[in-house]
Amino acid sequence: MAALSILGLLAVLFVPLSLLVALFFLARPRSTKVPIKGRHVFITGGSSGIGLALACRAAAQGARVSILARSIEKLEEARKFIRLSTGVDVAIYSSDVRDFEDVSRAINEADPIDILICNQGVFFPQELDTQEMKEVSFMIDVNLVGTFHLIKAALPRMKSRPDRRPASIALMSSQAGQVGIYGYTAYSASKFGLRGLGEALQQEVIADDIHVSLIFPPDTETPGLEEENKRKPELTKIIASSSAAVKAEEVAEKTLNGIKCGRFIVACNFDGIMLSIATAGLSPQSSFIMAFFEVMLAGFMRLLALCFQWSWYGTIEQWQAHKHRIH
Ligand SMILES: NC(=O)C1=CN([C@@H]2O[C@H](COP(=O)(O)OP(=O)(O)OC[C@H]3O[C@@H](n4cnc5c(N)ncnc54)[C@H](OP(=O)(O)O)[C@@H]3O)[C@@H](O)[C@H]2O)C=CC1
Ligand SMILES: CCCCCCCCCCCCCCCC(=O)[C@@H](N)CO
Repeated sequence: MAALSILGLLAVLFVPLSLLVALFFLARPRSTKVPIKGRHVFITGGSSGIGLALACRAAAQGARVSILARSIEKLEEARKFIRLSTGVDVAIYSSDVRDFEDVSRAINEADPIDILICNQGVFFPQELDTQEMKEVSFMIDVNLVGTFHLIKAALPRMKSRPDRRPASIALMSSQAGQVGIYGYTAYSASKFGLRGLGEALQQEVIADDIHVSLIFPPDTETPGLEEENKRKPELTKIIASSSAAVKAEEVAEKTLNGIKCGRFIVACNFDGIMLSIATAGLSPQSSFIMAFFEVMLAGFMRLLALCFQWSWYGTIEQWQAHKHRIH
């Protein structure tokens, strides 16, 4: 009897266990460790919010840190803040990521980069129908084209870095870069763009032992979010609140941990993990455990995703009906 039930248990476990073993050999790129201590971490948008939290955390973990942003005043304030909270001095570079020459000058002035974190970003939520093209282009230029400029400027010296240990390029996307959200047409497009860039780039730089990470935070408490909330359409607020807001320090922690494990997709809260499984698509996956969950939960996550869309479309319908009534 006991032997039979053990046999039954083995039969039930056979499929998941053999899947785990298969994924252990299948998962690519191979899992790796990207050390931070003593290495040069270059963070754009490092003078505020998530970038500033990242700079503090990397400095506290013994990295050599540089931060880049436009405003020299904000950069100097950030440098003081980081010195006070960690005792570490960071290098600051004032430049605009939209200007390739300007960014190249800053990056070539700095030491060779081991870990490049493209975190700069701007966000102006509004319905496309009424949004000026000027704002649309601004978001695409800073968030997407700016990231191309950074990578183009940094890559040659990253590839020939004297430090032959694994290196990293991390791109700060957003959950709005995994699913399109009302009010975020331009912003979502810029953040989805980073994913295409990242997936293709990872194949190109794997031979140089450079590991790409895409970070997908939900709403995060930062000066940027505070400004954004002043003009956010009500529907954007409601739909975005489907994922719980987090603090900049939590995003910084998840980001650095993700980079250190060479993880391609980095989620920042529980909803984020679900969203990442639901949108895994053809992205690379170095963790066979995560690959296992992606395979096992794919169907269920699609169902859950459809439930979310059902609820969002319900909210939009109600909102429009309400608007018609008061007009
Ligand atoms: N806060 C949130 O809710 C979420 C944010 N994100 C993403 O995280 C990243 C950081 O956001 P957050 O910390 O909130 O933003 P903040 O507005 O607080 O900080 C933005 C940083 O980017 C810099 N920056 C902006 N434009 C440029 C530019 N053209 N060239 C160089 N630097 C620039 C800013 O400095 P300066 O103005 O001086 O140039 C500042 O240091 C962004 O990419 C954002 O899209 C993702 C999900 C949620
Ligand atoms: C199948 C499982 C689904 C799980 C839940 C999905 C929830 C999606 C919510 C998306 C929120 C987007 C926030 C964007 C924040 C941002 O980038 C702006 N604040 C600008 O900075």
